Amino acid sequence: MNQDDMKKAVARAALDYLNEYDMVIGMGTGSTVNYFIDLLSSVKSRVDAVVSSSDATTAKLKALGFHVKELNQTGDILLYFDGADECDQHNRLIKGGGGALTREKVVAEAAEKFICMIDETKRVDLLGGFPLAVEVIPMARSLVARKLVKLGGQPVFRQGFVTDNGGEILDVHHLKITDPVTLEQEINAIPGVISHGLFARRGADITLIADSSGQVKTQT
Ligand SMILES: O=C[C@H](O)[C@H](O)[C@H](O)COP(=O)(O)O
Repeated sequence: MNQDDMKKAVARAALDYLNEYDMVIGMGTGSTVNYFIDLLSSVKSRVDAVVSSSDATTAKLKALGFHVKELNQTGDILLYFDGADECDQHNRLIKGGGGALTREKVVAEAAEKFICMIDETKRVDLLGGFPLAVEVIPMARSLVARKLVKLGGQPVFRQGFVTDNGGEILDVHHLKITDPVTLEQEINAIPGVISHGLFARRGADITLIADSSGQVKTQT
């Protein structure tokens, strides 16, 4: 089974968590989420409305006839579904490969339960192999980059990419993330940082992990 098939398998398994009708749910961004949204069409009556984490996800949801609501209209939500770029044994995550991390973090924070969908290639013992995306306001980019070097990383400007919030992204390579909660706070504290893709304080509650035989394991 290739990686795309594993993404489809884990998306299928995540559907089991939609076990009520007329639910208001949160939706992440990325290829795994796109498979999940396609499958969600078959159980539409269980979904009253969706809070989206990106313009791309909103467009896909609307094209399939889902009702998309602003988080300001819904208050807290029950479930949030999203993929990730890396996940450790404590369900702490690196996200943001697609640049949607800030809104993803906001919607995840509003959810009672965050259900993360990954394939086994993304399950790691130590976070940081995948570059950590840090979203910055454009005028602060160089300042933030220098601070990230002091934290031990090698930031690379994601040229030509602008986030849904008008921010820019620094992809930080070679971070040894031995204390994810502390590093999350340290990066949050740099002036000019909008948000970043380390989800440590609020990681996933349940991570579903598909392996190459199509089996899906649950990590809580
Ligand atoms: O900004 C992108 C998101 O954090 C995605 O959840 C993450 O990059 C995983 O994406 P995919 O499901 O495409 O591998």
